[in-house]
Amino acid sequence: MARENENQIHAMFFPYMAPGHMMPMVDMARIFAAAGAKVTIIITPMNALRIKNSIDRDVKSGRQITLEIISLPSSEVGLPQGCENFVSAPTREMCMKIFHAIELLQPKIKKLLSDYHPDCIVSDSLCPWTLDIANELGIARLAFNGSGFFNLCLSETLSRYEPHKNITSDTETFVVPGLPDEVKLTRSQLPDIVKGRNKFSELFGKLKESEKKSLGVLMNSFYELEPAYADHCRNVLGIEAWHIGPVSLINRDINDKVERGENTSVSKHDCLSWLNVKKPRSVLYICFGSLTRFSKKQTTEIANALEASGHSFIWVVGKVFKTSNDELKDEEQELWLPQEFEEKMKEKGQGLVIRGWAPQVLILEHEAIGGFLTHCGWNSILEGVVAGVPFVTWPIFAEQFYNEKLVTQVLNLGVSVGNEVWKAWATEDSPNIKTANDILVAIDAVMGNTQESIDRSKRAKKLGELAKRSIEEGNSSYNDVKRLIEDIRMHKNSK
Ligand SMILES: O=c1ccn([C@@H]2O[C@H](COP(=O)(O)OP(=O)(O)O[C@H]3O[C@H](CO)[C@@H](O)[C@H](O)[C@H]3O)[C@@H](O)[C@H]2O)c(=O)[nH]1
Repeated sequence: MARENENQIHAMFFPYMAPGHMMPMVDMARIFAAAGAKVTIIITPMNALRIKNSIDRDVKSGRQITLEIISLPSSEVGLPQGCENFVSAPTREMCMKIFHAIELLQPKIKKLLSDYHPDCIVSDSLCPWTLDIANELGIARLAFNGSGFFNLCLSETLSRYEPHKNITSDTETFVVPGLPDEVKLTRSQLPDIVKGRNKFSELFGKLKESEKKSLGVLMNSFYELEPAYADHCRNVLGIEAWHIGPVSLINRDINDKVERGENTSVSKHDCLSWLNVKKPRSVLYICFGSLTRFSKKQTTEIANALEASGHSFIWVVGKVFKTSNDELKDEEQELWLPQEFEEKMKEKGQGLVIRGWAPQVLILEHEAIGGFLTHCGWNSILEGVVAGVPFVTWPIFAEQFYNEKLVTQVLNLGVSVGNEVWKAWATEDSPNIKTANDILVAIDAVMGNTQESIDRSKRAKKLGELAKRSIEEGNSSYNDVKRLIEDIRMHKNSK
């Protein structure tokens, strides 16, 4: 596709192959195209199928987006054909292979960048090597950081000052120095990659470094959500960043019309019909993102808590993982729930169970939703914020404990289930299984009718309104998209 004029920017995007990274980056690509840029998305065949419908709609509406399809070197790393996304990898070993296969794409990415010579490459922070390639070819690199400013500030500060290194016990609380708020963490809540306990710790240093050396960082956030951290990031940490989110809100018209993810057991229509007969703010939505796996034991505790709470709920049940004592067949991983739980909840009209992929954004936006029990993945937090719902927080891995602190300690929008221990997913139970009672207490605090919970819901609603305003003409995210495109153009013209 030819450029319309010399002033037009050509941006290439290389999304990471996990839904929580790929979907927002594709949404960002659309935002570039809507702002007049020519966009090329580098993607593998199976992942292309996931986004094709929505991209076709973009193209029909006149946006210049093309897909550049490259194969993943599956056989080189021992992956079955078609396993190109972390969400379709049933085991940790398989995930490691996908990670390795993505690393092996470097020569292909270099060739593409060299052939197209775009004005910029937008790549995930998890691929710091794209900066080296971009530098070699004289192309600007923008890092896509899948999380928010709060996480960016926290992880950068931990990387610079390592306050956790002076702590003797994993459960001792320490304050992260120099942040706008007093943010308290324990070492047990930090990712292994930060604690320096696994082979990825080197990657943590590299990706932090490459974010700083890139032209800047693209944030799926809006200024009013975390203003002190957006300012801290730019003014104190010296990281150039643009807040151009919430990206799912900006692209809502298209996203609502297409299936964004995997197969599902309940259609959009049936979800909404089920919600339509519920009272406002009466239903708890439970979803742990695209990657979390619980054991049968933990799943049972959640089921017991939900039943005992008496609140209506929609629960997106993920695959359970096999512990060494389980005799679960692979296909049963998808289906497992305590016996008769689903039927009982259905009969009582109390609960709707979704297996597979839920239309999360649509569900959250329904007026019947009164709370969101979440693993605190950034996209989920943002989608909950846009919908104006308060949270029950249950972080598991990645930067989710940081996001929990933002929600509970800074924004005062949530109540924690009380998980204290970071644990890589799909390995084994957290050392401290959350009991039905732990879960129930947090659910009641959010869904109950106390003054505190009513005030929390009001704060959530207000923030949701600010989110929606931020993308309107003349407001924060709208302006930052303009500034971003202008900055890339200036960079291009300065060469
Ligand atoms: O049934 C489902 C399940 C998920 N989603 C969507 O999938 C995304 C999930 O993203 P997120 O909430 O961020 O969770 P993860 O998939 O776990 O995301 C990974 O990537 C995020 C971005 O870097 C990190 O914040 C998380 O910690 C990390 O686990 C969201 O847009 C959801 O709306 C659905 O639409 N339906």
